[in-house]
Amino acid sequence: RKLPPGSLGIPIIGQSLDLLRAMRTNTGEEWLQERVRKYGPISKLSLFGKPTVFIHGQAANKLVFSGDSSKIANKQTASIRAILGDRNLLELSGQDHKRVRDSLVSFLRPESLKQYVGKMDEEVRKHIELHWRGKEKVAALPLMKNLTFNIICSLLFGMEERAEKEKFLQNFQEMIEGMWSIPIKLPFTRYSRSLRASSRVQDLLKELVQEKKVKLEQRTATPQQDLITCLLSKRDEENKRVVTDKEILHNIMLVMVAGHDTSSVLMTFMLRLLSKNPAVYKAVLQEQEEIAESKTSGEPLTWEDLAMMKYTWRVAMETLRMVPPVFAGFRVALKDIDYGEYLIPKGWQIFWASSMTHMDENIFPEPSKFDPARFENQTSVPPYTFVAFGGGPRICPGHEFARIETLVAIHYLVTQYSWELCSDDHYIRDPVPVPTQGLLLRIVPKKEK
Ligand code: HEM
Repeated sequence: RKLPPGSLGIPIIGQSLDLLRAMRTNTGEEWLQERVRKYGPISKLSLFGKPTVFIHGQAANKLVFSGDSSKIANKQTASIRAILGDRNLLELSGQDHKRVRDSLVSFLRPESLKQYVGKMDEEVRKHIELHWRGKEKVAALPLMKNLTFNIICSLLFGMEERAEKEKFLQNFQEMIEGMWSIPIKLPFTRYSRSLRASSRVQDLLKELVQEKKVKLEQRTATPQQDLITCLLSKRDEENKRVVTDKEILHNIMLVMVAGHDTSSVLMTFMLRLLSKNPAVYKAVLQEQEEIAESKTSGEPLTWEDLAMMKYTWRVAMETLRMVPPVFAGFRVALKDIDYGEYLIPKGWQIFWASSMTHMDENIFPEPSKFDPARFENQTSVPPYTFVAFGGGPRICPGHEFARIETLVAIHYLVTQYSWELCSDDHYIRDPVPVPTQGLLLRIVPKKEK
């Protein structure tokens, strides 16, 4: 059996800088397409310090997301592991993964989240009042990041005080900057700065977890109050804690990263795509105005209202298809894997990229056209081709949380404001998509009811 075609490049660096450069000029997709043209459906390269095999297409996605777990495991790059900690879900497999994931999902499943719609509603209104009211121009991305960060801090971490959240946000932003970086520990590398920020974030979170423990003991907090109290309260038949302190710490770090950088990008790009597609905007506005008209002034949205926002969610799915916040990800081969006529050697990274099926014209005809109708009939989308939330046993557990916060935010933004783009229309990937000037919008408030 032979190794896939392609070169591993120079040691440690490999093709990492080329890929990062392509992403920062928003040509990451073309860079990957070029590889496919040159080497075909499978090729080898070296990314972030490790030999890697790049595979793509529906069958490749199926292997990555639902392949035999004795052969393929989830393992992030060395930099992500060092920054988020080695007990976060992305690093766990088998029973350990199931145990921690089940505990997390017990809080994030729709039946539990239903009761938090009112709280999300309150956060979104507070945000608009503070950051949109009275403004003529706003930069959408930083604002949406601020909003999703605050939602996570309040709903998942039970943090109420603004000053406390600000302290987190600063350190946290610095921490995520080095997640896709080459793991070289020199004082001024992005990687080292991120590691230092990660240790400050961990110290702050340890304090928070400790406070929750005391409150649970004193019964001034309840197990279902937030994600942290929920994880601290999980017990097995022998009354032993199900999730360890270290696992709680590493997983709330993961939730912070996985939950805030992704949904904020979705909301921002929805605003961008709505302003460029007037017919879609009109249909979203109509759906949202009908819901707004059914409410008395100040009455919060409910779970039932969200169920009526079907068209708006299709727009969100189409946005995720065209601009997936998670560009790509990694797995590791635990054994030698035969892939067609080639070998994926044990220990090598496997690299997947969402655009490869999202922009495949055989799956999504006219892939560059923004067309929410593609998602009218979910069964017409072949399995493992729309992978914005991943797939299989590791499919994003925050999917429902993201749906609720996005729909609530879009509801208030379209019913209370109209907007037009006032920065150019470009964006880069870093590694999530970042529009020029954070997507500067000129906004006009609509008349209140
Ligand atoms: C639009 C928003 C979101 C997108 C596009 C998104 C995307 C993804 C993707 C693609 C994966 C799978 C990665 C892989 O298999 O390698 C994933 C996993 C994950 N996501 Fe999300 N996500 C979003 C929102 C959220 C939110 C709001 C949370 C938490 C509240 C969250 C928590 C997680 C966690 C914990 C995992 C790891 C699951 C596991 O390995 O079992 N995500 N997400």
